[in-house]
Amino acid sequence: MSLAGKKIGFIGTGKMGSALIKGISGAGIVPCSGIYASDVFEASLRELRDSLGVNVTQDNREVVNKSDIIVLAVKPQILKSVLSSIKDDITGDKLMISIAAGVKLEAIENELSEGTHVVRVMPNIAATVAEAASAVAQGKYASAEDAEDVLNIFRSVGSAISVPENLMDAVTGLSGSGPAFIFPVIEAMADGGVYEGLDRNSALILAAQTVLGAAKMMLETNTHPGQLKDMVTSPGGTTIRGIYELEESGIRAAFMKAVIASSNRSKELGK
Ligand SMILES: NC(=O)C1=CN([C@@H]2O[C@H](COP(=O)(O)OP(=O)(O)OC[C@H]3O[C@@H](n4cnc5c(N)ncnc54)[C@H](O)[C@@H]3O)[C@@H](O)[C@H]2O)C=CC1
Ligand SMILES: O=C(O)[C@@H]1CCC=N1
Repeated sequence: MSLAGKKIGFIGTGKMGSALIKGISGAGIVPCSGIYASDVFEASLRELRDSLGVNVTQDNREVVNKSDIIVLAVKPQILKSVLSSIKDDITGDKLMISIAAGVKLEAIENELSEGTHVVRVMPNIAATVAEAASAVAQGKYASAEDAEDVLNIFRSVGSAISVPENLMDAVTGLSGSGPAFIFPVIEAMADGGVYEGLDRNSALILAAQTVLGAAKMMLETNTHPGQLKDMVTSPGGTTIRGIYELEESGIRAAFMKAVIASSNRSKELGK
């Protein structure tokens, strides 16, 4: 694989940077000794160094200098200032990967020297457990090998597809933000179980495993979700009563509106 021997750096080790480092080191596509990470916040660096043995520093430029592939995992609002501070260290064929919501490839390329290889990715927090859903869009100077490397990195922590950049806001609203739409579903289903007498821990385990099982069935059987729903729904049975309540509460419109609102916020961040 073309990633062999390559060093991967992370600028920003907050929630997403740390999730990716944990996922990637767990997948073993690069050894922890080949992972470099920087942040202004020392505690997250210390945690990564002590738990995984990755190389850590508070100097972003050191990460750029030591790495072949650099993942930018800082907030969209500060990406520009971080880019201008590392610009001169991005030499040769170093590959920059941005996971910042909304920020366009062109905006990143314009901050860096002409010809810099940039790829934009929208992963999600489930990278921590190697179940992320990621989408990848290639910048104008990035090569086919770069795109392949990026897909391999993100496939090591879940599934990854290529999309044209104009669909990145849609991806951000759906799978980037999506885990946060599902956690309240799990919590609320467990609340229903608690209401009916289950203890909290059992209710949460049953709810989470139910979501996991439904998602796995969908992916592994490649069957339309409506058909899978019908398999659970006996005529005059228990499930259809629950479905009726969800439909009456407007569940479908609620989820569609959540994805659309998050996508719109991603578009705003890109302006
Ligand atoms: N949290 C999520 O589920 C997802 C986040 N993203 C994107 O990932 C990026 C990071 O988001 P989070 O991890 O959620 O945010 P976060 O706030 O948890 O992490 C950002 C990290 O950047 C560090 N930082 C701030 N200024 C810095 C600087 N000058 N140099 C180096 N590090 C600096 C902060 O100390 C913090 O640890 C954002 O651009 C976001 O849009 C993308 C997909 C999912
Ligand atoms: O909420 C956010 O802005 C980030 C981007 C996708 C998920 N979290």
